[in-house]
Amino acid sequence: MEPTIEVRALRKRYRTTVAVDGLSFTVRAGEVTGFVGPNGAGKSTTMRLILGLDAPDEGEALVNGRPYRSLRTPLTQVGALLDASALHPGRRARDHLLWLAHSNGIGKRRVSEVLDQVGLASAARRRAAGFSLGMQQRLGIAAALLGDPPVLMFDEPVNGLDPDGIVWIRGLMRSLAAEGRAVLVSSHLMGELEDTADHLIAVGRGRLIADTSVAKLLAAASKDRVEVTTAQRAEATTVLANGGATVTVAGPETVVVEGLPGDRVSALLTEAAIPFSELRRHRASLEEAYMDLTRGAIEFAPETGAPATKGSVR
Ligand SMILES: Nc1ncnc2c1ncn2[C@@H]1O[C@H](COP(=O)(O)OP(=O)(O)OP(=O)(O)O)[C@@H](O)[C@H]1O
Repeated sequence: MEPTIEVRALRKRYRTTVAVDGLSFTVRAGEVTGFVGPNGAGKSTTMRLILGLDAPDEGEALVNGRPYRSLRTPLTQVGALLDASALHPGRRARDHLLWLAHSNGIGKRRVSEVLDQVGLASAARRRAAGFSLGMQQRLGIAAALLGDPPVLMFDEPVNGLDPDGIVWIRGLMRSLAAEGRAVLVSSHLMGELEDTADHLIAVGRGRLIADTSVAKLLAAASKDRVEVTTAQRAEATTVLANGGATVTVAGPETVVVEGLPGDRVSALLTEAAIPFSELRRHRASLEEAYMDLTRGAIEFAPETGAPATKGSVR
């Protein structure tokens, strides 16, 4: 059976707050799936429900086809980094991992391997109390990798990491997916997942906003947008806006034009005698694509055959 996380009609309410509101999605093997949405959208709650740390009011979450609580050696099925600071401050890094390994029937040698893999071998005998946030993140990732699980979940793993650490974690996610594992990684910042995620689950107020491949999302957001380089940016903006386009500044001599085909942009600028040196298709960033999504500007539906509904929030 392929490793997966399946979330089905999950719902969780805390007093007056509905944290997760009928959420369904699947995390597939061999992909990094980004789990995105603003602060408070319900990402961490969903991850806690998947790990059986909280019970849903409705629906279910399955890891490799089974509820987490029924897994016999869970660390060998799914590894997770939720709250990296949840460490016993007096415990040494290696002892923390040894304790986890022992509880899941994992040998000592694996502890040394994961400490090496996350770059903490030299800090193995230091106590967690002295760890920086970045080191805590690395130790949490080591714990997630301990059981060599086919499914991995990381909640905001980039928090606290320096630029080298960020590059490292992106590479790690990619290589885990390339090995055929199912990887779910949350972030409230879209840009963080650029170049990392293959697939995107976007949520808002506990509901699904999009379930789409990143490539499709970027292609849709790039469509009908051209980039123009001109020394007369202000004049070009006026002419193109009068021609019906939405124009945004993208650099000292660059504007992004939306809503007009490239040949029309070129014709309008030429008619107005505004020189321009370049006109090219704009490659949208994930941030822009997400803004489009939340404005309901592009159509997306889960890739399960359900019809697309314009700008719908399910
Ligand atoms: N234990 C709890 N008790 C009460 N309310 C909670 C609890 N856990 C989460 N919530 C509420 O549920 C909503 C969803 O929170 P959650 O932490 O899941 O969002 P999130 O998308 O992970 O946000 P962030 O990006 O800030 O981590 C929020 O309104 C939050 O205040």
